Amino acid sequence: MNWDETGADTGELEDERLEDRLVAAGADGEDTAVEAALRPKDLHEFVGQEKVREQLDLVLKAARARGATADHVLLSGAPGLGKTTLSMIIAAEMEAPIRITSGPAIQHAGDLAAILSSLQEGEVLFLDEIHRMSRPAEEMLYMAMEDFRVDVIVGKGPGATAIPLELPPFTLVGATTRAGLLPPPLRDRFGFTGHMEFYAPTELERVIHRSAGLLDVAIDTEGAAEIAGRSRGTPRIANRLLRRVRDYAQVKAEGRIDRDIAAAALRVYEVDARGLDRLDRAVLGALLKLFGGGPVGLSTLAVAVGEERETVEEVAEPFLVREGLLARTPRGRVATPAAWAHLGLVPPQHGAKGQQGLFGA
Ligand SMILES: Nc1ncnc2c1ncn2[C@@H]1O[C@H](COP(=O)(O)OP(=O)(O)OP(=O)(O)O)[C@@H](O)[C@H]1O
Repeated sequence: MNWDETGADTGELEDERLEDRLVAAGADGEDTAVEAALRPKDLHEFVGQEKVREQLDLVLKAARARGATADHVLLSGAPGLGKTTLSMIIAAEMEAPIRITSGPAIQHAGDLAAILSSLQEGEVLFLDEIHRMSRPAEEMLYMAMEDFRVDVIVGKGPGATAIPLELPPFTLVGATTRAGLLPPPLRDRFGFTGHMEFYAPTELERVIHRSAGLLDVAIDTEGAAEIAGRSRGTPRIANRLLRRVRDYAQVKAEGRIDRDIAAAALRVYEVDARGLDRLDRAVLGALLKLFGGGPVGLSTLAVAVGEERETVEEVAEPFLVREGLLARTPRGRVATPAAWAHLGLVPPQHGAKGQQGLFGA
């Protein structure tokens, strides 16, 4: 993680490492443009996340019935699962305008005061990556959320004065990939917290069919299933893979996507049947072929694949762990039986276990 002088996590390193990966869950430039067109516009169009959808529907309907501004909403979950989309839906359902900003963009309390003081009554303020806001801004937000008021500090040192500023009622929608990193006083000020889960393959198939319709791409059920299975439970990745498969289909198959075309296209882009890409497979391959499945230290594994330690730890490993292919143990990284099966390799016999512990951290 990268920290700047204000103590806020800039995330630059992570973004840099992720940007050229087709299976990265973060948005890239191309996504930003296309995503706007593919975003569901209301709760009915929003696929999956049944619990969050049902609960949020109640929160919004009740607020509308009371003629009140909706309670503050916290959405937590991995990148690309639909937090921004849901915040826009909240604004649309409340027939309110939306302002979008992010934690890293708010480095000074003054930045936040400027945004808050220009909100209209009932407006939705979407604050992405809320866990990356600076501490002074965070403290200002406590009062704004609770009392719709902020104290703007004018001057410095003993002569500094706090000027109270009344705010119109607004709805804060905070998004975070790590709800656990939020200080409890901030977490407690949200009236509703929704945790977004990874999507089931059948849900991603629905996302793909919907997007294919909007992009005017012909795709059959099996083609959609093939892409869904490689999308790592994430709609953003599903939409991105669909676009790459569409390119392939246009060049090779008159634009029609079926299972064979989807599989062939994703072979070209090196995304395998389980959604692993070149980096994931290099890490797993080294762990199995060079170190007999481990345990092996992270640094040794990183050198073996020619990557930075952080790249292996933060970019490749989370998905491998989630898929049950790799385990992080106190003695080092260990491959699971599923990893051997996935790469079509046979685990060494028991005798080879004498190697364990040979490989340093
Ligand atoms: N439930 C869903 N149904 C249909 N499409 C979805 C759904 N969730 C997300 N998408 C699509 O996935 C893409 C990414 O969604 P979104 O930008 O809302 O994710 P996010 O969680 O805010 O990601 P980040 O945290 O990286 O900003 C968008 O194109 C959106 O249309």
